[in-house]
Amino acid sequence: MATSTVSPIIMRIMAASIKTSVKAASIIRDVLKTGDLGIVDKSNKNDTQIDPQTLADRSAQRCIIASLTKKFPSVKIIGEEGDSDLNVPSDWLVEDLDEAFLEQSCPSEWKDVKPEDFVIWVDPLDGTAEYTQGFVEHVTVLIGIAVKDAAVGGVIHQPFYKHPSGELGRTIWGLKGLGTGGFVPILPPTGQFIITTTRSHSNALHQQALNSFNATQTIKVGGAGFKVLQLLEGKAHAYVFATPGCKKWDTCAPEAVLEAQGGTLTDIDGNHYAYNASVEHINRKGVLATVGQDHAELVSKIPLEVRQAVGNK
Ligand SMILES: Nc1ncnc2c1ncn2[C@@H]1O[C@H](COP(=O)(O)O)[C@@H](OP(=O)(O)O)[C@H]1O
Ligand SMILES: [Mg+2]
Ligand SMILES: [Mg+2]
Ligand SMILES: [Mg+2]
Repeated sequence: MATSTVSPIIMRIMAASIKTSVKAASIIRDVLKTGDLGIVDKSNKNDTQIDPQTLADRSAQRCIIASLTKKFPSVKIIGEEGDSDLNVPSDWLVEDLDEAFLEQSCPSEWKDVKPEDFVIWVDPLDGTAEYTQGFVEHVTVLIGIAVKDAAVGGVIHQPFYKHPSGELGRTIWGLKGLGTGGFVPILPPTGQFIITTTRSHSNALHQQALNSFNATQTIKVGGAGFKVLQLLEGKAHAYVFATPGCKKWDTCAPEAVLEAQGGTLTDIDGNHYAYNASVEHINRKGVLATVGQDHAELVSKIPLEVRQAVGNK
């Protein structure tokens, strides 16, 4: 179709990411079906918990990076699982662009972005611990698009989301200046304050930060993508993660989608992370994400000594 060749590159990267996330999700489901997850522990000696990587993480990353590299050879792509073998089976190479996405007009601020100003942050499988433990609904595929320092676009795909028809998989996208798609946004209920947070990476300092909010309910789920979806669908008011550990590929797509929908995702001091290619991968000062709230007021609820201690070990 003519639109594919004339659309600005950011629209084509989004349209390719939407299609590629669907293929990555089918690879993730197929690996689970075999029952042989091929788990490797990526943790360092000083880590207190294992940091699992499975065949599904590795294969989904190969599919995503091989497909996007072929289409956008001069765009920098950084994936959680490091250097990948891009010599992939031909059916893992996704050539299609999402034509429905391309029919929308590109926000003027992104029309002339040069290929070298993009970084694509890929988390091929967010919520790996939950994937290995059978909490598969927490799993997402995250493809985040940064322009210079800012997270501006993203795709969050849920491989195990079950439609009423029984079909599996749902793709949610967001682009700042354009909006979001693939889900129905709902604001969280008034008169309550519900926090969504980690179920596998807590510690004493993080717990102290959680306590400072006096939440009416705290939901513990896996993955940065799934927690942000809970904000977008009105199930929580804030995502609190007051510890280092999650990385730029965890937050780039969720931040872009959430902010395209009017929410905010920052570190626990209220500062946005930078997503250019030279930044350190770790989000040292944790994550605070909110929707429909006074974000700065929520930052100020976390005691200063807790905020100063996070990431300063
Ligand atoms: N201490 C830590 N060490 C390694 N990864 C961490 C971590 N804390 C958080 N993460 C990563 O951040 C993401 C969200 O974590 P959580 O579910 O605990 O909120 C997960 O991404 P992956 O599953 O893609 O590795 C998880 O591995
Ligand atoms: Mg991981
Ligand atoms: Mg992740
Ligand atoms: Mg991951």
